[in-house]
Amino acid sequence: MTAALSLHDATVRRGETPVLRGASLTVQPGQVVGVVGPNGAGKTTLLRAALGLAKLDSGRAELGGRDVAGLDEATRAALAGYLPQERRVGWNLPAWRIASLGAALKSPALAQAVAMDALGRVGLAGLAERGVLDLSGGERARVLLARLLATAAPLLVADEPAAGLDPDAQLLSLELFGEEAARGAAVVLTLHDLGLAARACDRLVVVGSGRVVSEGAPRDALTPTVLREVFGLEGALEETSAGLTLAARRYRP
Ligand SMILES: Nc1ncnc2c1ncn2[C@@H]1O[C@H](COP(=O)(O)OP(=O)(O)OP(=O)(O)O)[C@@H](O)[C@H]1O
Repeated sequence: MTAALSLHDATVRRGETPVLRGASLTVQPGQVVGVVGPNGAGKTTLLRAALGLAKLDSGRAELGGRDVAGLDEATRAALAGYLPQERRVGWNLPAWRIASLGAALKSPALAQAVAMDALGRVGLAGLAERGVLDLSGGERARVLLARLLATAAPLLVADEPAAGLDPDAQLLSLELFGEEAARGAAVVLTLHDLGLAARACDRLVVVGSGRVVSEGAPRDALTPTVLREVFGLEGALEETSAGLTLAARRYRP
């Protein structure tokens, strides 16, 4: 099977400083992969490198088996939907219009129908006509999530999709990514809630100081040692009636 995303031994520098150091990541269709790590670890840089949005100093990035360096923007957009970390929207357009931008290559009528469906999935059908700048922060985040869903791209990449969402909406958003994976999409998410990440992702990739330091099924990737050494936490993932949950406190040697 051709990987939806693959990054091979990628290094990215900011000035002289490498902020991504020899990172590799492969994501297959149907998988939900969580990228986790402390602030400044390099998660966003890794996603942007994989999408061809951050220049590689060395290594290679492929989308759908094709080197991103040789792809134009329209082809990259067809291969991957991207929800950036910044929830910036310039114009106070109705929510449905912003969501329909995800389906901009479709006819206007179809794009509107796709947008309305996506807004319904994120629980915002009732606010479809409201200007996005007149929504709460969490509501606006849902609109942008709807825009991502509207792409129906073979790869969905979301940088902190749960940020600013209430607990129910956080769980809903992860359920929706599960549905997207079930239709065959490859999904890559960054998440700071490690319990949520462990519950919602098939695989976790732990990034620390620009390197992939561990990778695998949630319990294999987030061991007590990784929690301590990468996140400065003392504790473990524990199985509960709600699924895996993080029981941890700050580590003080
Ligand atoms: N434009 C920039 N110029 C210089 N350094 C940058 C720039 N953008 C990011 N960095 C640095 O690159 C490193 C990785 O940043 P990145 O945004 O990838 O981290 P992250 O893991 O996504 O963090 P967070 O969880 O805080 O969003 C950080 O040390 C950051 O300060």
